[in-house]
Amino acid sequence: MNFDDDDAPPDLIGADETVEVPEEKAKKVPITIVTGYLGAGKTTLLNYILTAKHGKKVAVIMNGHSSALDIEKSLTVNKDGEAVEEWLEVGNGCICCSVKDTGVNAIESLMEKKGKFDYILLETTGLADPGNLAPLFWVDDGLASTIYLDGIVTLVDAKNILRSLDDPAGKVEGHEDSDDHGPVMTTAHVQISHADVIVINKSDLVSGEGLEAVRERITSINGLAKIFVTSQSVVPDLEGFLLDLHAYDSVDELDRAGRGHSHLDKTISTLSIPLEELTTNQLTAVDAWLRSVLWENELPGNKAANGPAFEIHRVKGRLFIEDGAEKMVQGVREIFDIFDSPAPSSGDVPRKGKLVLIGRHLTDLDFEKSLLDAVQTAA
Ligand SMILES: Nc1nc2c(ncn2[C@@H]2O[C@H](COP(=O)(O)OP(=O)(O)OP(=O)(O)O)[C@@H](O)[C@H]2O)c(=O)[nH]1
Repeated sequence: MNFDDDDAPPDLIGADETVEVPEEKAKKVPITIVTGYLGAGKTTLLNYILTAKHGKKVAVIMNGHSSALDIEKSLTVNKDGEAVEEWLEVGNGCICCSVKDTGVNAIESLMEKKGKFDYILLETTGLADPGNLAPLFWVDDGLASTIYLDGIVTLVDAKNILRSLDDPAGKVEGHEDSDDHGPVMTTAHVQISHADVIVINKSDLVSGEGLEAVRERITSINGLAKIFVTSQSVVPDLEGFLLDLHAYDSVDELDRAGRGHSHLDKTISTLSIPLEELTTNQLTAVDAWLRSVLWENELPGNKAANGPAFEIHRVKGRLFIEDGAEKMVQGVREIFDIFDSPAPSSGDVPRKGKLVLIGRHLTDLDFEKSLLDAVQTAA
């Protein structure tokens, strides 16, 4: 193709040229998804963030999943400790559903008008499954051009959470394949299993013992999440607790998950598999194993026909490679990525890797043997 000088598109550059991206534009805005059952304290938490004097410009999108007739979403920006309400126009009224086409654009155009936000918090309704929403913000580079998923924060009500986890009426829709075997999976389960931070709120309404039982059950479901116990949703600090989580580009919390898994919750558990240093062939084998498990829903080497259909909600890992590289594994539902660790461990740390899975029916099948066999075969 030939272009006359005058016709050449202005953005065409030669291979040896570079384009300076203005820093302001290059900096992406983190988005945190806030979930939790009805009445757990989400609004209390968001109001606390909006009115706290933390010097950050935070935009809060309330109730991202409400009536389809509602074509504007309430968006509130904090300004010098005061909450100022704006309206966010999205195409079909539900930011969770329209995020692919208009949701992100709506946020971006508002930022153009109002100046860039430091953080965006997206509140889902009590019944939302955050696993459906997270991949939209995390993976697609086109979508995530100015926004990136910082993490998922789930609020639970200390007094009612155990009842919610055991209540068949709370069964979450859309997981029929795994429903035939074992206890039901409730919305409370999926909100906990996908969380990077769990705030156990309303601690004033339970005894110390009751609180411990809640903490144990939650940790057995999700052994990776940071847990905070609060009253009136007041967390000790915002950064690192609710904002600036970097849940999808760091794996520091891996050390929290001990080996194996707990049986305390019969529906969902966290499984931690240790891995020795890998050859590059073995790294390819881990990648192939994850593709099989996450994309095909097949556990390599598992001969059991008609066994329970497992579900993986979250994957995280740190892999040490013999050539000196250190890789990070991040996944949510069927989407995963293995990439160079942005902050490799220091030389004194033993090069022991780990893969952690959070999901359903993990205790019914031998995931550890399956993975270690795949790695062994590739040695
Ligand atoms: N006792 C007690 N009450 C609380 C606490 N936190 C919030 N509440 C109260 O619980 C009720 C529900 O809190 P919200 O913040 O509206 O809960 P939510 O999760 O936004 O609920 P929905 O908007 O219905 O989804 C309100 O009346 C709050 O004042 C707490 O730590 N202890």
